[in-house]
Amino acid sequence: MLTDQPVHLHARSARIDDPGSLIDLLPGDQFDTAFLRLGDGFVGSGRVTGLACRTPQEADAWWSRLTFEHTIDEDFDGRLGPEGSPRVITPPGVMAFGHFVFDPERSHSDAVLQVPEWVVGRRDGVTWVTQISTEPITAPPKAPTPVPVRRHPGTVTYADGSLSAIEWERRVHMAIERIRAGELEKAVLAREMVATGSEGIDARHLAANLATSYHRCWTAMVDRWVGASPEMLVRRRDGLVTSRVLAGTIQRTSEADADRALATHLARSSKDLGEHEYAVASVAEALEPWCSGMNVPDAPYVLELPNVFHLASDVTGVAKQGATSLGLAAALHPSAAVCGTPTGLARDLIAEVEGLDRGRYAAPIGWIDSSGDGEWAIALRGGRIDGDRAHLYAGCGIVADSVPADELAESNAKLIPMREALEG
Ligand SMILES: C=C(O[C@@H]1C=C(C(=O)O)C=C[C@H]1O)C(=O)O
Repeated sequence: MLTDQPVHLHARSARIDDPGSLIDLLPGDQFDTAFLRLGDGFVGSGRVTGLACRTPQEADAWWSRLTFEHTIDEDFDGRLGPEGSPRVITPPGVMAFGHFVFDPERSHSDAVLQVPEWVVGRRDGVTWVTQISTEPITAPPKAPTPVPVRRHPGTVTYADGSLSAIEWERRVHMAIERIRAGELEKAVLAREMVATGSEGIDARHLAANLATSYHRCWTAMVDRWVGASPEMLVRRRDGLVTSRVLAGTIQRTSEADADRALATHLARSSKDLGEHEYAVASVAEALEPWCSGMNVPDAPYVLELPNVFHLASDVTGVAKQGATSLGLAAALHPSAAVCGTPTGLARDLIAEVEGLDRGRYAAPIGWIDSSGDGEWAIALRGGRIDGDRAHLYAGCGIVADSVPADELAESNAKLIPMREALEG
């Protein structure tokens, strides 16, 4: 574990004019961070301090020490309410952005939690900049200057990642047999595809396209990962905990009538409803010790995305004392939506059969503030940018009556957002 020395953090925020695209404020280096949905959210840049670690538990302990044992001087320059509105918006002040690892015991990847030098945030029509520093901040911060130079990747070509499509189907078949033999109930198997851009790959180009086309998803960028996740592992805001659970998927067509029929089919499919139930139960069980007054919906709704329909359930509860958003993410990861049921057996089967080091794919990605509030999405529908390459990932929940060819088609549908973002 590589830990920066403990520091005293100062944060100061000021309201700024809306700069339009928040992504255009990012300079285009490895510390670019973003977490955006429906035009609101944050972008951040630079690194004041940080932690290279393995697990969200370690990161939560480090963040709690940093924010509770060391005094934090958060001067918000007043509360930033919208013009003429009684509503009040208080910027989070000191924040960290992080991205973890799917299977820290087996992966070669590290997790990261880092505090940026500045954050620009937007919520409900109010935009602000927060400067974060180890030194006292004597003047109100100014808006960063936009850098609207997003490079297009040029011609994009694709190649199989760790396994060919045919070999992956064979692995799915192996998983189905193990499930049918009664070893476990569900396992999520993922595959990798490698995209190469003739002109290199600029994560800002991808993030800007994803934030536009998949605006109902959480466009997240941390330490060269970028994606548009439809799944919120956990959000804690003012003590309220929310988790959006997805499992059960059907690819959309370009035809409204056919789509309506597919949505109805999905909502009644016993295979998908069964798969969904496992995922909701795993989230409800993991949240239980940390929450009071939990609400677990009886039946899912159909979430419409441009490429697929998902069965979705929003589980809510009230956080117990001391349950930070990162602590909750640690308790919830890996959920059955990205791992399987039972968790331990599914994780072992994935390691044995999938033929892939998932790294940070399918792990929590998001942010936390000094109060412990934050949002941790699951890093799906995204990829790791490495020079002129992007390693893209997509996975599917496998149950006893899954069909390998259908799962391959589903994984291709889940790769569409990144392929369109690269090519667009
Ligand atoms: C694993 C992925 O997606 C997950 C699996 C789903 C499914 O199997 O139906 C649906 C949403 C996600 O929970 C992915 O997109 O890579």
